[in-house]
Amino acid sequence: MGEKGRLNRVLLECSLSDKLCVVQEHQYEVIIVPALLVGGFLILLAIILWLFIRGQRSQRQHPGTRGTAAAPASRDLSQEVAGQGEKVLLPLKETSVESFLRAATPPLAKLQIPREQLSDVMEKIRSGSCGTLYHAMMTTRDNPTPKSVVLKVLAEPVGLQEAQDFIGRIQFYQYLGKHKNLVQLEGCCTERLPLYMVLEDVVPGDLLSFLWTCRKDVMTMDGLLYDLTEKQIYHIGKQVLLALEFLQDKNLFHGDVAARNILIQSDLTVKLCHLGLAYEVHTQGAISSARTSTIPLKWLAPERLLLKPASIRGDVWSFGILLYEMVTLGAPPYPEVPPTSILQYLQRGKIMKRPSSCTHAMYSIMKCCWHWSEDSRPLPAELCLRLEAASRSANDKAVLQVPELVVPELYADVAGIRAENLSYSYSVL
Ligand SMILES: Nc1ncnc2c1ncn2[C@@H]1O[C@H](COP(=O)(O)OP(=O)(O)OP(=O)(O)O)[C@@H](O)[C@H]1O
Repeated sequence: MGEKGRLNRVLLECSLSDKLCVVQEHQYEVIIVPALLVGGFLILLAIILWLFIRGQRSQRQHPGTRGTAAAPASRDLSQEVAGQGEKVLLPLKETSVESFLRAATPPLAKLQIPREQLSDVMEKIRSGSCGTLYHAMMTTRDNPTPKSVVLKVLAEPVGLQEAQDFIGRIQFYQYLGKHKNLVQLEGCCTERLPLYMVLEDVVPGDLLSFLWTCRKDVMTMDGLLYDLTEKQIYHIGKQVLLALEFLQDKNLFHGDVAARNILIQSDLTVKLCHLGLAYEVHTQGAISSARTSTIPLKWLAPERLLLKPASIRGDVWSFGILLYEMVTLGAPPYPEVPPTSILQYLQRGKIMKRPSSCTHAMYSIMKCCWHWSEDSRPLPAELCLRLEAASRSANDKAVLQVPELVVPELYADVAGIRAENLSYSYSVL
């Protein structure tokens, strides 16, 4: 024992041989330090526990605040929007449209188009299912020459749900990415109302109007020759199938393949539009019954008429109807069957007869699309090969001709479509 130890014992009033005094002598190291350490540890544990419980409680009070994107997003859209490498988290807890837009706009920063780059004059195309479509002109910093674009404008007053849905659709375009046979999103204006989706303008417009115009004794318009040969039908059909294959690769389908929902350019490039149903499939896993009831029955596969789950094979059925539309230059399908009787007609095992303008090769492709059993129908990729094979021996000279002009209102009636849902880029005169 050193001098310091001896001094301690004197201070503690114990003899040098007292063993118990060791405890008293080393109480600082043996009792106080460990007690302080244990106490500190317990306090830290209590703080962590308190923070954890507080976090749990606030999550219970705001369920879904970690959710993402658009209103009906039943899937983790945040992850899927991040398909392009960025994780986009949009809070759903916002209670006003303004605060929702404040939170939703930054993740869409790259898509924002300054409103002053868009012309004030807009020409209405028609009302769509989620906003009104207009033609407008747009200038960009790189290109001051105005170019035509299509604006989808969400009409005011706008509810929170509608705003979330509109933004969700923009994100859906972002998620899909580019494909030359899908209508392209150019950008958006979402920092305040009114909300705009800016789409590329596909000129002259929808395929159905093009087909109807081909019936007329025309002519070239806007650089487009309004004539159609069998070979060109295969060329258009293949592009539609490429778009469907692209959707299929993302576990999606279109849901309403028809000439009215296909846009055609003067070089015969076609682009699928009306992607709202695919958006529903993406966010909800299926097309809602409310939307299904708006789709014209004559284009639907039997399983969809029976309200069974839809799939890409349903698109293949509709693709067969699209071939019929093309080869008849836009005749309504099943002209002799009222739209509401179509299911009974198909249940009797009937399909459309071969139109006089249709070759046997093309009719056999249509028939393979119209197998009652989904599994017996080819997938888009297989169908594409069949079209390519048929195209090799297809006629590239004979122009399809149908002498009767179309009266859109009569067409709408026979086809089972609301006349206002038809494009107005066609006139009988
Ligand atoms: N980019 C475009 N260029 C030219 N015309 C277009 C374009 N987009 C749409 N249209 C025209 O407007 C019509 C309606 O478009 P679309 O079906 O995409 O809108 P919607 O009814 O709002 O559908 P969705 O359910 O997909 O949102 C099309 O059938 C077409 O005639």
